Amino acid sequence: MDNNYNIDALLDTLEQQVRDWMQARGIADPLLVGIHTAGVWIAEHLQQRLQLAEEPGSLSVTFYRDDFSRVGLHPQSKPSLLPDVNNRHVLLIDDVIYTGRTLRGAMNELFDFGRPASITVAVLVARQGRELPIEPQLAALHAEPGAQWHIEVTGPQPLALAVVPRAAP
Ligand SMILES: O=P(O)(O)OC[C@H]1O[C@H](OP(=O)(O)OP(=O)(O)O)[C@H](O)[C@@H]1O
Ligand SMILES: O=c1cc[nH]c(=O)[nH]1
Repeated sequence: MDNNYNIDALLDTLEQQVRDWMQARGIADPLLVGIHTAGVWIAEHLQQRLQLAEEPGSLSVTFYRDDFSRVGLHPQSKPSLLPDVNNRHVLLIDDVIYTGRTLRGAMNELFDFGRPASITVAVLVARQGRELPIEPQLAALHAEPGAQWHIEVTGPQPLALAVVPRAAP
């Protein structure tokens, strides 16, 4: 991958995938839900591009992280903010999927708020390296830069994506 990926092109692709998904599924009013932090920025971009009136919800996975007992509470963790999710078709949005553990936590958190009609996962970049049986239905890009690299989305203005050396554990 390039070190500065064209995030606008990725957003264009994801927007089109969401439009196709809405049409194929007959869903006119999906509930967009972004995962803190970068997933929320991407959800906001998609809401504007799709001209959806409803603000996206946001999910914090802090309490469902499976390394919570090891890393503890992040000082900047924010609460989840969601409307009524019951019977809604939820589009769960994140920047990157790698192991799948964040999305597992996000789905746990989401079900604390109610019972959606369906959940569809959309990401900008799907890496390889899944440790759980969770796959995005929509992904603008499938790419694996290698274990020593981290795909980092920064924002919210400007939104940018870069491939940077992975920090030492
Ligand atoms: O599939 P996974 O292995 O769980 O990795 C994907 C997650 O990693 C990053 O989040 P991170 O926890 O780094 O927090 P951030 O969103 O605040 O950067 C990214 O934003 C995804 O949410
Ligand atoms: O490359 C990666 C892997 C996990 N999470 C990220 O944000 N980037």
